Amino acid sequence: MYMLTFEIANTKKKTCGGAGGQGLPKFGGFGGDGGKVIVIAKKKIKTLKQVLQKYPKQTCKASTGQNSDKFHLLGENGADLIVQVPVGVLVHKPDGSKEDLNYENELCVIANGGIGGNHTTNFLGVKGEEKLIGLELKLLADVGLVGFPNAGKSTFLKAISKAKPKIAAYPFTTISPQLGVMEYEDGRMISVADLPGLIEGAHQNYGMGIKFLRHAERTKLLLYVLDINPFQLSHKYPERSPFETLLLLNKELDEYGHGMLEKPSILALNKIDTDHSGRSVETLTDLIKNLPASLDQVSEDLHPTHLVNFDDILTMSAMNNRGLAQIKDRIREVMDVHAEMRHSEEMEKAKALSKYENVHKEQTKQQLV
Ligand SMILES: Nc1nc2c(ncn2[C@@H]2O[C@H](COP(=O)(O)OP(=O)(O)OP(=O)(O)O)[C@@H](O)[C@H]2O)c(=O)[nH]1
Repeated sequence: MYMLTFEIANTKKKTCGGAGGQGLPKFGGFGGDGGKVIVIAKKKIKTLKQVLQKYPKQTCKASTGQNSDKFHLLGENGADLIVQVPVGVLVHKPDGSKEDLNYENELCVIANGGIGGNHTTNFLGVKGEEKLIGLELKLLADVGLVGFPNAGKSTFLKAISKAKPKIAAYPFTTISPQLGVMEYEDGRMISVADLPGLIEGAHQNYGMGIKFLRHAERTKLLLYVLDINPFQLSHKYPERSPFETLLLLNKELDEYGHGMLEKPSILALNKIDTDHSGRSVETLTDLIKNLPASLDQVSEDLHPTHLVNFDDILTMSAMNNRGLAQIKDRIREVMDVHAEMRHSEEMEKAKALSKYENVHKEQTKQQLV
């Protein structure tokens, strides 16, 4: 059985570095510096709720530096406040910048402590910085659905997940990433997130899509959902053939970066019920399979710098439940193959490292003899 973690929440905390301790004018003593507020990613913390439970007060404050006295002319520095948060947290800073904490022990300093009192401060300790930060936990789902509007992502999600997709509370927008769980006969469960709102030009901040793409960063596989019919976002945009739409989608994900194109990926060509002869699907599949040669068929401004390499291309009618079982099975297979590959790579790396360490130890021993 696989553990599923769904988490998308947002919390704001006022943080405050510790004030510096007082200096001692008579002997020129230095007060200790105030502690810093540091946010650190820890795997053992799973939810932002845990963070809130640990720090129920509105303000998280680091310790004040010690005052200088005649027995301790140098006051001790105040202890840092180390706030443990789940891996995958995005820290929103007051200046509008954001910092990702994607790995165990990755940290960022949020608020510095004030310096201890000394002759330059009239021996008064300086106040620590006060910062209001936002903590956002990036969605953790196994599969991310990407596609332009109307491609059929939510229809697919509803069709494959037994339960009605849960609407995650996403505080900044009215659009919400939707979450569903695919269940398999042997009890395996794979979570799927619909990441709506991606449009042409999203990487230049058009639409909402780019905000949701950060939730795709942590998925293990991307399922591209593509309508086999031409697509036009609005009258301001040209009508795009399905092949052009795919290239644009590829381009958006490429421009976004963060390893999106390197992720295991499957392409689901949707709405095959609208292609009665099957010819459109066949032509489109050929074009995609023959990348990069088929790029000649479209204008150069649609060429992505890096091309997506699908593990498989499948067809479906999400509305009529056609092809869904096959897609569900392939998602599982492709995910498992990649997980195994990653595992073997890690084993190889560990082996190489231990071999290097042994050689190094041997050389050191010989030098000592
Ligand atoms: N004919 C046909 N229509 C479909 C199919 N799948 C989805 N649709 C229709 O396409 C439209 C868009 O479907 P959605 O599932 O809302 O598409 P989406 O990708 O989630 O769209 P956004 O929420 O805008 O990102 C709806 O009217 C669906 O009924 C399909 O397999 N065949």
